Amino acid sequence: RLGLTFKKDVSFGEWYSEVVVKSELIEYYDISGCYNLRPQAMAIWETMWDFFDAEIKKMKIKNAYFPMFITEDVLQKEKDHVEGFAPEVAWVTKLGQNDLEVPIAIRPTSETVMYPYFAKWIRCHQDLPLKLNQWCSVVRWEFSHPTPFIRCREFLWQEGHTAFATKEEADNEVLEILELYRRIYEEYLAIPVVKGRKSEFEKFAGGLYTTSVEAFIPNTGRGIQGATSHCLGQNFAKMFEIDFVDEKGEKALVWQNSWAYSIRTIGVMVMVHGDDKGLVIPPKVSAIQIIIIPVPYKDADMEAIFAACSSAVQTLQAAGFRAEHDFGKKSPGRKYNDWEMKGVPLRIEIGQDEIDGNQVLIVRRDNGSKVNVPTENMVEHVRDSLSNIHESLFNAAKVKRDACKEIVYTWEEIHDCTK
Ligand SMILES: O=C(C[C@H]1NCCC[C@H]1O)Cn1cnc2c(c1=O)CCCC2
Ligand SMILES: [Mg+2]
Repeated sequence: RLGLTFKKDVSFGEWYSEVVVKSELIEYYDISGCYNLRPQAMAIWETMWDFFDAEIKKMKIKNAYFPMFITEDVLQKEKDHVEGFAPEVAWVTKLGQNDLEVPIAIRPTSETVMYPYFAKWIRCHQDLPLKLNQWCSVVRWEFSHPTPFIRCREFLWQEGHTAFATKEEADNEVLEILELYRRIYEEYLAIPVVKGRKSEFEKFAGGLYTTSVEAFIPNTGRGIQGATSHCLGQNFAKMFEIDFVDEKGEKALVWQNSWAYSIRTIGVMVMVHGDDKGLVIPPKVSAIQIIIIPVPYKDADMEAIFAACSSAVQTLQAAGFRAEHDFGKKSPGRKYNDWEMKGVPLRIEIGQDEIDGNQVLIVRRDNGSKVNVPTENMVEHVRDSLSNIHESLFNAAKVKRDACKEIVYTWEEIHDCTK
C-alpha cells in the first residue's frame, strides 16, 4: 500500500511507528523494545558519530572499550542510585543448561565497570586528566511503552567518563560537551534545543549537578531530554576511592564528569520534521541528499535521459554531495512516493523536456517546491537549496516550539501548554 495510513496530527503514535518502518529506518524485532536499525538509520547515526568523535578527539578525549558484563557486587557498589533503577537491570543467570553461581549484569551504563580501573590508573596528578569515551550499546529493561529510538531496551550511545584534578576543569568540560550536543541537534538535525541545568530532583542521583539539552515535540506538546552532561563532583571518587597525590604531596579526590547522547536523537528528528508523506531528513545527516530520477516517455530518447542522469550524479558527487540515481523499473510516480517516504531532501527529475532544454527539474522534499534549473547552474542551486532546507526546517521547528514556550516566574504559572 502506498503512503502512510496514519496522519501525524491525528494519530501521532501510530504515525510514528508506521513512518519509521515505511521509511526503512527500523524493522520491528520479536523482542519488545528491541529494533533492527537499517542502513538508512545507521547512516544518520554515523554522520553524528563522525562529527562528535572528531570533536572529542580535539579535546584529547580517547576512545576505549570496557566489558558489557558487571558482577553483582560491583554493580551494587553504587547502591544508592542503582537501587532506584534495579528493575531495569538485565542479568545473565545461565550458561547453556547450567545456572551461574553468581549472576552477571548487562551494563545499563558503565560507571561501575570503569571506575575501579580509574582508581587503579590514577595515582598522581600527572595521571590526570583521564578522559575516556566509549561507543557502545547499553541495556535497560524499560517497562513503560517502548518506542523506536526514543525508549528502547537496548540502545546505541556514547558515554564519556572523565576525571580531573580540579572542579574548575570538570565544570568547564561539562559545558564544552553540552555545546557539542547543542550543535548535534541544531547544526545537524535542524532541531532547536534549550540548554539548562536540571533541578535537584531531576538530576542524576549519583552526581553533583546535571546539565542537558531539551528538545520539544510539538505533537505531544512536551519537552524531551536530548542529551545529558553531568558533573559527578567527588561522589564517585569517594565510592571508588579514585584519589591522587597532588602537587602539594597531599591525597585528593578527583573531580569527574559523565556525558551521553544516544540514538534517541534520530527519534526526535523523525518526530519534529516528519510529515504525512513520510520522513523529512535534514540534509546534513541524510545518507542520500539528492535522488535523480529518469522520466521515460513513449518516444523519448531514453539513452540520452539515462546518460544525463548519470552525468548529473557524477557532477554532484564530484561537488561533494551524496547523490544517487534510481534506474529501477517502477514508474516515476511510484519512485517519487518512495523517496518522499524515505525523506530524501532533494529530487531531480530528468525527462525529454529537460534534455531539450538542457535543464533539470529540482523538487524540494520539505515544501514540495519545483524549479527548472539550467544544468550548468545545478550544483550551485543544489548547494543553496540544501542549506535553505536546513534553515527552513530549523525555523519551522523553532516557531512551533516558541509558540509553546512561556517564561514563568512562579511555580503556580507552570501548566501543560497543550491544554
Ligand atoms: O546512566 C546514568 C548516568 C550517566 N551514565 C553515563 C553517561 C551519562 C549519564 O547517562 C544514569 N542511569 C540511568 N539508568 C540506569 C542507571 C543509571 O545510572 C543505573 C542502573 C540502571 C539504569
Ligand atoms: Mg531510565
